[in-house]
Order: sequence, then structure tokens, then C-alpha cells
Amino acid sequence: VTEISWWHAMTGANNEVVDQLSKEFNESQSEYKVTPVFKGTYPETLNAGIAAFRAKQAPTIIQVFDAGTGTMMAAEGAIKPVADILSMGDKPFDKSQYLPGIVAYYSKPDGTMLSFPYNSSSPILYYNKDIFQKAGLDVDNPPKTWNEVWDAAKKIKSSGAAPCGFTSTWLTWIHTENFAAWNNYQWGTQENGIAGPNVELKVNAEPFVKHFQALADLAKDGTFKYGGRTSEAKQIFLAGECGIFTESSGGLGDVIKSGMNYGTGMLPYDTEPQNTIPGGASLWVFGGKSDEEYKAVAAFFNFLSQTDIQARLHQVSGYLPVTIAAYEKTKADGFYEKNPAREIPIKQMMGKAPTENSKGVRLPNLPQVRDIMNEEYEKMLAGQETAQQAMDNIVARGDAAIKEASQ
Ligand SMILES: O=P(O)(O)OC[C@H](O)CO
Repeated sequence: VTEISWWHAMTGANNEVVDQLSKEFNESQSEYKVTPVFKGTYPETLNAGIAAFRAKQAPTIIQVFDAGTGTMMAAEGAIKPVADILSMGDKPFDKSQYLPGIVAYYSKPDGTMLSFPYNSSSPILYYNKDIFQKAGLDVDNPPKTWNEVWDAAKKIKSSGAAPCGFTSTWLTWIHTENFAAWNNYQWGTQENGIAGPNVELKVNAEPFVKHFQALADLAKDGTFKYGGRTSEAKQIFLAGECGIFTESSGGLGDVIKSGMNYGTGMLPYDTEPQNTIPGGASLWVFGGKSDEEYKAVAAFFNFLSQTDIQARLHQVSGYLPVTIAAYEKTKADGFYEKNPAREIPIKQMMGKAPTENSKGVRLPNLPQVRDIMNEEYEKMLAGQETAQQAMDNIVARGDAAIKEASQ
């Protein structure tokens, strides 16, 4: 038996999916065995992978979040393109089977697919219907714009329906990168880094400053509650502390499991929505492994690509169906007729052709730039600086870090 390891960052319901799929693959044949290993948050998993590679102890497969894509792409030699691996398997790899926006995001400019799109997501709005009811809000109509979110959050707090109105995971991914794409605002030059390096950040422009000042103002009396840099705020929402929550569509599994009387809506926007950009993570394969191991990876990725598995992954977790067949099957099964809100994240991403502001975000050091953003956001939320100061500092510090990483 050829054994391969799969380092990942999935917790809760999504961790169960990883374990279940690995088990099913292992039981479906007797030549290969996949062992999933949880390595912490997305940034922790990426750092663990880089350290292990340097120590010549890299796992076979590593799950890397959207923000680490540029880092992995720059690590030529350290990784083996997924397109090469799949060509070693029994089945030829047909890229046209995958949703175009997702494949493009994980491919080189020449079209070579570098990583396997395991869990793609789009951020959405969740709300607690019991809290909405208590606050006198319309349980069937969640807020659509950010101004409506701020108003509803204030009403939740002032009515005493819950101690907090609004919380969110990922202020970087949701409130900065997707906020920009979804409203068609420029996040950075060079099409946010998709068109080339030497990106200059543009996040100190008025719409960003206004958005973050609104969050900072709401944080003063706890109407907005900050949870942490990655997915920590999910626990705040699940505990019933806040009525409204912005989080990845992939957070749905835990919301369902909690038994909450919840609803979902589109990611809020300012005036008119454009399109969201792919989030979540993809599976990268390290270089320097044996052909046997790569054949095992090819078999595993082929297993994961099956329409039934993809459709199940989407329907159970809230992550997007990454193949067209899985999307079509989910439609044909009548799944969206029964659960119309479940198509929201796909429609958000695919509803409009992307502009230069909404193809994605790519930097050789996006995790580092997100750290800078988080430091400034935390100072701002603690009342130590205004949103304008925070955004100006992000641009100055971020641009310097990008320049150094691009050299
Ligand atoms: O919670 P996920 O897996 O959808 O990931 C969210 C963000 O894309 C991470 O950068």
C-alpha cells in the first residue's frame, strides 16, 4: 500500500467531511491510503507546510487557502503542478469540466492547472431568525446593503434581542477583498495583482474608510463584535450572541449542525453588486515525491472529482460545486428549488463577468499583507486609530512589504 498524507485546516463539520472522504477513498481500493492530518488555521497550515518543506519533511498534499495561492505559485520546484499529476493517472484530465472562474484562479497564465480546487467558497450573510423576530425585524428579508446591516444591527442591540447585532469572520477576505470586488472598487493596481507584480494597494479610498469607520463606530458599544482574524467569530454567532453574521458559504455545515433557526442572504453591498471572488482553499502537491505517491494522488483527486462526491461536498458543506456536472446534478436533483438560498454563493460569483476589480486578488505575500491589515484593524477596533489612519497605515506598510516580496 502506498501511503500519502494530506495536511488540512478543516474544523467542525468540514473536518468530518475530510475524514469521511478519506475513509471512503481508502475503502474503495486497496493500493493507496490517504491519511488526513489537521494542522491548525489556514495560515498555520501554510506555515507548517513551508517549514516542513525546508526540513525535507513535506507532506504529499497540503490544503492552502486562497491567500496562499501566490506564495505557492512562486515556489516553483517546491510543488508539482496538479495537471502533471493527473496526467499520470488512469483518466485524462479535462479542465473544461470545472467552473471557469475557479480553474482560472488556480492556473498559471499559460493555463496549466497548478492545484486541485477542493473547497471553493464565497462569503454570504447568515442571520438568526429567532433574534430577528425578537427585534421586530423581517425574518424573511435579511438586509441587502451595508447600511441596512448597520441599521438592523443597531435595532438588535437596542431592542435587547441579543447582546450584539453583527459579527464577521475574516475582515480581510470578506470586508476588504470581497468588499472591493462585490462593489467593483479597486483593491490594488495591476488588477489586484492578477495582471502582474508591483501592486500598490488602494484600500485607503473613501468607500473602504467609510465601511471600516462604520464598523469601528458600531464596535464602541458592542453592536459589532470582533471575533478574530480567521473563522473565530463563528462561535460567537453559533452561541446566539449576535443576530447577523458574515462568513464563508463553507461555514454552513456548522450552522446547520448547531440546530439554529437560521436564514442566509447575499453578501451585503453598497449600491449595486458586481461579483464575488473565489475563496476557500485548494490542494497542492509537493515536489520530490515518488511516482507511486503521485499515482496515489492522481487516484485520490480522480475520486474527489466524481460528480456524486462533488455534489455531496457542495450540498453538505456549503462550499461551491467545483465541477459543472456537480452543479448541473444539484440543479437536476431539485436541490435549489427546495433550498433556494443555497445557490446564492454560486450566483454571486458567476452572475456577472468579472471586471479588473473582481477577478481575484494575488500577491506573492498576501498572508503577510493580511497580517498587516489585521494589526491595523485591531488597533482601530480598540479605538487607538481612526479608519482613515488604519487604511493609510495599511497602504504604507502593505506597499513596502509587497515591494520587498516582489524583488
Ligand atoms: O472559510 P473558507 O474555507 O471559505 O475560506 C475563507 C477564506 O477564503 C480564507 O482566506
